[in-house]
Amino acid sequence: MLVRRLCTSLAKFNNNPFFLSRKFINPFAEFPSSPAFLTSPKTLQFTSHRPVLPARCFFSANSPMGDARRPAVVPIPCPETADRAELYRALEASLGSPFSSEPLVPNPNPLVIVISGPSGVGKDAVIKRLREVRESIHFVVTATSRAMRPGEIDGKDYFFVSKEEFLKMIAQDELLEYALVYGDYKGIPKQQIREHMAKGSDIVLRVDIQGAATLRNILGKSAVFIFLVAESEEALVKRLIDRKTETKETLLVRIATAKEEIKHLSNFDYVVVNKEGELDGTVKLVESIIDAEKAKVNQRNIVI
Ligand SMILES: Nc1ncnc2c1ncn2[C@@H]1O[C@H](COP(=O)(O)OP(=O)(O)OP(=O)(O)O)[C@@H](O)[C@H]1O
Repeated sequence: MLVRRLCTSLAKFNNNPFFLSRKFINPFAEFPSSPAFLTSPKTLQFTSHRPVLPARCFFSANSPMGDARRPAVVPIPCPETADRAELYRALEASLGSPFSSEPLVPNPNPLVIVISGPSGVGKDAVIKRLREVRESIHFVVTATSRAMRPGEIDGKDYFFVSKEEFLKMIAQDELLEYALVYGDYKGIPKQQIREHMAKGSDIVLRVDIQGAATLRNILGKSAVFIFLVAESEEALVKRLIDRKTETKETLLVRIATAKEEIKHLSNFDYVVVNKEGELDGTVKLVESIIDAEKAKVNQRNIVI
């Protein structure tokens, strides 16, 4: 009686399309459906009406290919007990082609990241730290006609050039963008960007708000625009005072300008608050933005 019920049960199982996956030959086909086999307590256990067989090798015989290219039937060892390399090879053989080690998606495009914000907000400080923690970034050294501040290094902080030299660069179309800021010229050399993008580096540009607006017109959505702000006007003014680089006149101009600049926020993709004493947190947030941009399905594509 028990044997008859089991035979019926197995017969149903064999014919049930739900169990006959396209991928595998029914493993039960390997077992003789003789009463001796079915009644052997070592080979068969019961779980309600579904027989559970001891772990066995499955045989894969299907392939999405036509019959002519169909791979031979390959035994696939049980994943729980199999040697990893053996299982890997069996899966490869059963699917008929080696698994590729090529990346599944192409490398992300190099980014151009424009960092801007009011004077004294911390653009230089953020970029300096960012360069320390992220190797794949090239900070474009801006050319400027302003005088060098104490501690600044030519070619590292800026390319310090005379007004005449700067005007020559403009005439030769060597600058992506330039502006006259507080009486001094500042501009971005194109060649530097091209060279480092060709090496796969991300490019960071540091510009004032006016420069960011110009760059948005030139680059559109192909670059990432980040607006850096202080947590308050008060914090910004204190930062500028503490920097001790400004005269009374330039302090007044910079602070008055900063009040207006916040109105340009909508021109940017991201806003990052650079809170007093939290430079590292600011840099982490900028890094997160870069990482998120790198993970975008539709990458920004820039041509300089
Ligand atoms: N999170 C912060 N907390 C405290 N001080 C900061 C922070 N970020 C920057 N600073 C300091 O504030 C001052 C202004 O920063 P920084 O020179 O980087 O500003 P900036 O935006 O580059 O200014 P500018 O456009 O005038 O060159 C510097 O002395 C800098 O060390």
